[in-house]
Amino acid sequence: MRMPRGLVDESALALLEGYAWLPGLRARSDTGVAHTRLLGQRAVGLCGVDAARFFYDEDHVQRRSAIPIPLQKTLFGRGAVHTLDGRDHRDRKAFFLSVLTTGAVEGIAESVGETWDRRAAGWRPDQELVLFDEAARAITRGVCRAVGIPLAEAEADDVARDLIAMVDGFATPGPRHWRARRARSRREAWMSDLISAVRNGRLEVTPDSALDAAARHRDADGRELATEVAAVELLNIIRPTAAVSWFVTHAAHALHRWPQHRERLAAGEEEFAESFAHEVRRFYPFAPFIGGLAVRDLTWRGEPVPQGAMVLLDLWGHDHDPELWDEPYAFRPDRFVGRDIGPFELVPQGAGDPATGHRCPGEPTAVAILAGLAGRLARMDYEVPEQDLTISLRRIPARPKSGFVFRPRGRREPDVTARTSRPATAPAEPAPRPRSESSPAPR
Ligand code: HEM
Repeated sequence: MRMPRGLVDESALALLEGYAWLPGLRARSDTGVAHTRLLGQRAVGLCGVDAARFFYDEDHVQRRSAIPIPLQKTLFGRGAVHTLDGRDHRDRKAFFLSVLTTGAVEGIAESVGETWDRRAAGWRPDQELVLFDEAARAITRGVCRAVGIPLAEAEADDVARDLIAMVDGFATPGPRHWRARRARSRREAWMSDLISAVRNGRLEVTPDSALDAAARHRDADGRELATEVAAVELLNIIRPTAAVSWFVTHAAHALHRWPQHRERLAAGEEEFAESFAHEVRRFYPFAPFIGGLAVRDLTWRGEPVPQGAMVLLDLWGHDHDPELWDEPYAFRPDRFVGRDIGPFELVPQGAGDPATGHRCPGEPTAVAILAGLAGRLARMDYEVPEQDLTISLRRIPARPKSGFVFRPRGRREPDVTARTSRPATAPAEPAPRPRSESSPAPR
């Protein structure tokens, strides 16, 4: 006999169905609110602008004890900002915002762009390269340089691999998960050594760099952060920056699928490049949902949300909600041109105010890197050989299966000429749709 939904633990189904799981569950309820069980706990899934406001109210939902251990041991690290509330959270968050100023963000994006150009100049014509890997290598080198982390060239590819592994393994119980844990152990140890070296004067550090700030930051009570926690937070700057490789790969997929956007990107129209970056972040899947715990017995639109229940905010569903987006499954960067984006409108990296809530403090960094590298891709002359560009919505985080293989054509030059090129191979795969093989399409 099939148990009614809401009583059955759906953890295995969530892993299996991926991005379509929560939108599908919501679509099958009359109210658009999902009642289920996850990791043995009662869970309520919400979506939409008002739901995001409800979720980000600290009087409703808190994060302490909400982040499952497997996620802490892969993606975030123990004691990370993601797991804090109230004064502790705001204080720790201030560290991120103080090191990710507008100038610092520009510095990171420039450093990544320069690294990309240097590496691209060395690519041989007709060499086959995997864009996802190349993006990770350039971003890792560029961000480490910009935030003051010394990185020997001989180590750089290993570091890039580890940063990617930590993100790649957060939503699976299989070998990718264990690879992520090992990568985190290695890189936390490395970051701890750096923090200790700065603190005891063995390493001279660029003043006010993120490394310097992490070593010096004091908590709300004026105490120096424990070395391991400072290490976790320093890693929480470079690890998610490397994750922008997913967006860059999606950008290449979009340019291949809809080459009509190349010209404006290649021409260096700044507003268009930023809009393109927003549309990539909206259209392609990354974080499916975020969660916290209900602080007390609550009601959401008449539906009970009991104290201690997990509250899930459906990010992927929100970014494809037809109530919010005209033709949500059309890739249209123009939808963001000349438009201010409200704090609860576009939510691939969370919603609300990054200073007071848990919204990602790295959004401007992600957008700047993505816009810069997407422009470079649009100006680059390359072929796209036959490959499997399918994006499975069962795999979290999703990406084109091949990682986007490309073959540079002709002589590599620094990124100064605005050239328009078109992919030689017509896109063969369908646009990613919110359907994971057998899963129902979300609303
Ligand atoms: C691929 C690009 C990125 C994606 C998809 C992404 C996504 C997210 C999401 C969904 C959250 C959770 C928001 C919440 O719980 O309310 C988050 C939080 C966070 N992100 Fe990002 N992010 C990205 C890039 C970055 C970058 C570049 C940085 C730093 C330079 C960064 C640092 C953080 C930190 C520190 C938090 C925790 C914030 C808090 O708990 O207050 N992220 N990110």
